[in-house]
Amino acid sequence: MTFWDSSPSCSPVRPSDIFFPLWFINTPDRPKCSDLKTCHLLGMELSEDRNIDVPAVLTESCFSQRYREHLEKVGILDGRYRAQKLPGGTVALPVLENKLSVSLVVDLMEIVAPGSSCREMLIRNPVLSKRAAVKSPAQTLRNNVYKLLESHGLTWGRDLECDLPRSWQRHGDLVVLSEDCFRDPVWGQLGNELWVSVASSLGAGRLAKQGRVMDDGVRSPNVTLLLGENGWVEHVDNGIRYTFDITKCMFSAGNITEKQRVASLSCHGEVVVDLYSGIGYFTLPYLVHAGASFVHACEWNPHAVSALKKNLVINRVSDKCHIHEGDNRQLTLSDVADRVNLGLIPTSEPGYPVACRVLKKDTGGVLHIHHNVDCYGKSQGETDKDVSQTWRKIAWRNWAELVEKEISAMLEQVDGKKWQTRTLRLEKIKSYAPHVDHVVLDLDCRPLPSI
Ligand SMILES: C[S@@+](CC[C@H](N)C(=O)[O-])C[C@H]1O[C@@H](n2cnc3c(N)ncnc32)[C@H](O)[C@@H]1O
Repeated sequence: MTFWDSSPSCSPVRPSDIFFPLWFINTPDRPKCSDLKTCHLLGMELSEDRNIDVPAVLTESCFSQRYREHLEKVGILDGRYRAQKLPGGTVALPVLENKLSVSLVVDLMEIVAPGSSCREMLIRNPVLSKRAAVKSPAQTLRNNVYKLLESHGLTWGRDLECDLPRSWQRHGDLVVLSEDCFRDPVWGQLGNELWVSVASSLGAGRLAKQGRVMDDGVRSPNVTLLLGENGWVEHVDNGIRYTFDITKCMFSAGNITEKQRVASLSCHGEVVVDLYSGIGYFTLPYLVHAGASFVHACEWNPHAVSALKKNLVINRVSDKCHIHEGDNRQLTLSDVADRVNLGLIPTSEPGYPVACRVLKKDTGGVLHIHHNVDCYGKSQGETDKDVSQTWRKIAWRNWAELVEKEISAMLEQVDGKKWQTRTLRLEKIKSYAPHVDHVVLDLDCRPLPSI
């Protein structure tokens, strides 16, 4: 058995001699991405133009495939780097640091590939394997931003690392970055180049950044356009096209189950009043899928109104909808609706009087009331998790009972007759905070026959 060495004068060695000084090969064609120095901040690779050395085993090329398979099987082949062919018909296979042992080398030479020779060495600046060279968008973004920063003579640091975006939403070619990124004033020094680089790293043409949805009555999204001419985007959801300006109108992806439920209702021949229509999140499913014969859509945000108009046209239902632009509390309609949608959170309460007014006096109808229920409260010994199981449903129920009474009193006031209100369904849409649930109550409201 011999250990192989590239030097012709090298003499055979015994396994115990395996710890001879490591030698290096320097890879001449440095990879273009030059991001070989792994700097494990947030688990991603960082570009650095510094030399790195990776341990490897060297053997004759005719044995390299068997070596590779065995190293892979025992889990020490370093898949981040390519094997290196050396002049003289040898191949260096990169291995994970501190994993090579004498017994493994003996196995390689005696069992895996008898007759082979084996030597431990270091590869300087190895070439990334194809798999490792394929980067996630987050890694690409990080590397590109790092290079840009360097080209401006600015210094990379942990603060900037932590200020990179961790999440984003894609709306076609427009990417909206989360609120918690690019807050450091240093980024300002990169000007528009930063946004061009971020957009191209994420494969986007336009870029925007999320702020907090504002409690300004129109639920302004507070999205700022960073790159691009405008914020108009399009979504297709359950066969319905929604277009809107993301910087002017909110888009609530969390309501998707409720939109689907509305779409599955059978509303043939019904007139619906959507008191908080926005861009048509519920108005459109009522018309396109549920078969409503007409929808009165109320909306006071002019940007949402212009999006709603477009959405009615592109979904070919504009002849079945009238938009009441302005404050729905001033609505002059009455006695028209079989169904009223009250989709405002944290509460649709300001819409109760108008909802009672628009319900058909003779037959009544159904109200779909959205509300954020505060479920706080727990018994001794209960954990936060238990709260969801017990108190949540009690809190929803308590709220629904109050609404039943409130609405029946309002209906009586509007109509002068007695009404019966009954909960048909009470479901959670999503949680807003640990103790706050967005729920929808379907309330059946019927006038009682006068005695
Ligand atoms: C939360 S969005 C609802 C959109 C849709 N219903 C949903 O849940 O996705 C509420 C919409 O109601 C509108 N709005 C709020 N108060 C209003 C009022 N008094 N009159 C008319 N529109 C109102 C806002 O401009 C906003 O577009």
